[in-house]
Amino acid sequence: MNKVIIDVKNLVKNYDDFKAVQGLSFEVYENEIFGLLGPNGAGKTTTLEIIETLRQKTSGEVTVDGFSIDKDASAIKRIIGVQLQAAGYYPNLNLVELLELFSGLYGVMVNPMEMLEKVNLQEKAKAKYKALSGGQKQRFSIATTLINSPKIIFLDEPTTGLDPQARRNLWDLITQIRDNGTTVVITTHYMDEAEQLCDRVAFVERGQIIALDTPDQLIDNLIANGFERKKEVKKANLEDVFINLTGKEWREN
Ligand SMILES: Nc1ncnc2c1ncn2[C@@H]1O[C@H](COP(=O)(O)OP(=O)(O)OP(=O)(O)O)[C@@H](O)[C@H]1O
Repeated sequence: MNKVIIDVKNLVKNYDDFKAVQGLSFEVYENEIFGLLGPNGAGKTTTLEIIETLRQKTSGEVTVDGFSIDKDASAIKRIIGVQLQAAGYYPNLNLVELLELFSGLYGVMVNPMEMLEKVNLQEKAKAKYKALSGGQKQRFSIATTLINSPKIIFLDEPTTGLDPQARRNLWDLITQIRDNGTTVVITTHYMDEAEQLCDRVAFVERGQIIALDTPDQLIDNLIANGFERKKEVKKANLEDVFINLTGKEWREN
C-alpha cells in the first residue's frame, strides 16, 4: 500500500472574481515523483504555494504528512523543502557562504561541501550565485531545498530554459533524490520530462484536474481508445541525436 503524504481535497482559490483553482483533489504518495502538468496559468503554482503554506486558500482541506495547513503550518514548513526564486540569493556571497546562511536560517548544521557534492557543484564552491549557468543555478537551488533533510521537496518548473544535457542531468539528480527517500512534487509543461521523470502525473487545466495516473497508464488508455499517431514513431528523436553527438556529461562548467 502506498502511504499518502499529501492529501488535497476540494481545494479552491479565488483571486477576487477569478477562480484560479476550482476544487482540486489529489493525493501524493510517499517517495514518488508527482508531476502537476498543465499550460501557463492553469493553477499549478497557486496549488503548490498553498500546500507549501505560503499562500492562503479560499476553501478546501490540505494535509501534509498528517499536518493540516490550517493548524500546523510551522510543522509542515519543517518537513518540506521549497525552491527559492533567484532573487532570494544574496549576490555577493559565494555558494558555501549562501549554504551556511541558509542552514543558519533553518537552524540546522550542514556541511556545505557535502551539499554541493550532492548536486555536483563542488568545483563552484567559491563562485557567486550570479556567476553560475542556468543549469548550475537550478542545481544550487535544489541543494538549498535539501538543507533541512526534508521529507518532501517542491520544484516549480526546475528545467525551464535549460539545454538538453542540463535537463537530463537534472532529471537524474531529481531521481536520485527520490531514490534517497524524499518525495518530490514538480510542476512542468514539458511532457517529455513528465513522461521520463514522474511516477504519476496530474493534468491541470483551468484550475481543475482533468486526468491523473502514471504516464504509462495515461498513454495506454489513450491508445486503448483508438488513438493512433499519424507518423510512425522512431526509436530516437532529434534530442537523442544531439545528446549522442555532444555527450551527456555536465557541460555548463
Ligand atoms: N496574486 C495573484 N492575483 C491575481 N491573480 C493571480 C495571482 N496569482 C496568480 N494569479 C492568476 O491565477 C491563475 C493561475 O496562476 P498560477 O501561477 O497558479 O498558474 P500556473 O499553472 O503555475 O502557470 P505557469 O505555468 O505560467 O506558472 C493565472 O491566471 C494567474 O494570472
